[in-house]
Amino acid sequence: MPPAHPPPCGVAPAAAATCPLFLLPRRSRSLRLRLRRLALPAPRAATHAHDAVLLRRAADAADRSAGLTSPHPNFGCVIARPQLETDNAEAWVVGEGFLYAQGTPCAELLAAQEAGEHARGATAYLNLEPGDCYGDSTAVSTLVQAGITRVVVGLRHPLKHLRGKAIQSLRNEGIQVDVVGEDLHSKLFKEALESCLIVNAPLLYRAAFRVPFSVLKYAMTADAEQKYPTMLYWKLAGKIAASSGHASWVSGKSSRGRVFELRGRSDAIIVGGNTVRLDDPRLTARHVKGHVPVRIVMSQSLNLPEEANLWNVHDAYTIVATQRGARRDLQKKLALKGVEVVEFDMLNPRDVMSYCYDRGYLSVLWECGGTLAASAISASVIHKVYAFLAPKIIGGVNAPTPVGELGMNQMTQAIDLIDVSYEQIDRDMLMSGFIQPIPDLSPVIPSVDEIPSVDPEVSPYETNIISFYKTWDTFGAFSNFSPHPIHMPDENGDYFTWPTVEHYYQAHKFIGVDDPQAREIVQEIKLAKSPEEAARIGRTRQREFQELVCLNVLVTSIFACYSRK
Ligand SMILES: Nc1c(N[C@@H]2O[C@H](COP(=O)(O)O)[C@@H](O)[C@H]2O)[nH]c(=O)[nH]c1=O
Repeated sequence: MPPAHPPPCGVAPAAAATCPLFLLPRRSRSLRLRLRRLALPAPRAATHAHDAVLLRRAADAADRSAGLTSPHPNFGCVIARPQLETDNAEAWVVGEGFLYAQGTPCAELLAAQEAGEHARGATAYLNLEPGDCYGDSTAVSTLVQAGITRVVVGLRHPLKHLRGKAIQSLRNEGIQVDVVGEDLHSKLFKEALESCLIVNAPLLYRAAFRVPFSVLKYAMTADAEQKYPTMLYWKLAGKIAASSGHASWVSGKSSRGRVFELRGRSDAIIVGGNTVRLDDPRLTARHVKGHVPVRIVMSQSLNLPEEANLWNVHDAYTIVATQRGARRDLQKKLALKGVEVVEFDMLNPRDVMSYCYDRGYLSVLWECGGTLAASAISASVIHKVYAFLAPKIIGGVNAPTPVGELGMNQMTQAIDLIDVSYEQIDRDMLMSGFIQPIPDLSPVIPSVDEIPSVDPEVSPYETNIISFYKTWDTFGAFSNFSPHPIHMPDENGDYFTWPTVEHYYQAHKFIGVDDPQAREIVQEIKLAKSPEEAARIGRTRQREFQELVCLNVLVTSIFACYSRK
């Protein structure tokens, strides 16, 4: 496919003189010389301003999978080469790409494929250092083979077992690598760097704090209350529901649409038991083809209804986190519905977040009531707040507010949000800000011999359990989702190359079943764009066509997983 971008620079304008000079009369010779000089100006070099524009574009490209697939490290790659005809850096782009999902082609490969021959001698702009790992060096080798001569990197990879490796490999191949903040110091990069930080904020928080990036979201009215009865001093004390607990709806349709987007960007959504009892929520992202986050209920007492929307795991997977030993009868009923019940010795936000960290979660959205919100803030596991303010008054002394008791009795103790932004959404106002700034991991620059092959903080000898939910995490090479195709024989002995182990596993729930519907599902799974989509298709079809599922696959798969761990 011809690239959708202009031809490379160095192609002198056709106007350039073609007739040999010595054949021309003297007067026109000097004019021709001047014309030729005009026609062949010195090749343009990218300035910091150009680099900043193109790096920002790479960060924007990195964000394009948001909501379509589960949160993963976001990589964007823009390949550009200065054009003589224009100073507009956007017009220099000859190829770009972004990582769609775990186990799919990397951004660098997609950008180089689009650029084709125009990548030779060009510059590649990366929001994040390539995540090549476990012997897979696709990103680096692609840039080398494409003939890229310079790479501009927004951020070093924040995961210790990957940090610095790709940059070093590129430099070992003689490619100039300029890292913002190390080799590029101009203020012109401020905005581009912020874009690189924002698009991978979840990965940075996870790497720095070893918990998922947690966002607290609430919608509240514009109620106010007198600080003291005798004084005229009122303060905003928004309500998230009426005194009766009724809450549909505080914010408008467009604001709730924004919440669906936020859910689509999250690995999990967390509510407390009270929210389940009062709202019976579904907590789905509401878009058909997009990512379906897990729903987590935190309930110490397990005082939960036997029937609830959240127990319908056809919508989405549900986990109930509870205190060890709570209501074993209800635990069994929930497990029979397909709900995963996880017991904690002492149920608290930090331990639940550590559990989510182990499951590889990058982003979690807290849509809980005030009591749990206060507990999560006090445990310092909330990093950002999205507050939707609706122009409504509901009143009610006992009507619930967004955040419960934080133990602060002086206004000077209030938590000041940082990097606050305001946005009007129809009649509502969305205010969002960080409770903790995005961690700056840049000082940790490992030297070549310090680059460990595995994250030193997770020694396999400290524990006999290692988790590999996510391909990019320390032991991700074991994940079914890792981008390692497998070449396997089918029941007739014919071989087929499955894109990932997950594709193979999900399809084998239906292979061997003599039914056209089963064969159609197998085909659908074979063509899935990513292991995550193969998993989504397999699980959905398994629920829809339970009679077609061959149980022995499920049994052997459980055995295989445990034996492998
Ligand atoms: N009432 C209210 C919210 N309520 C939150 O949304 C949950 C309901 O989600 P779902 O069942 O998926 O529609 C509910 O349990 C509570 O966490 N959210 C908002 O953005 N705006 C609103 O006005």
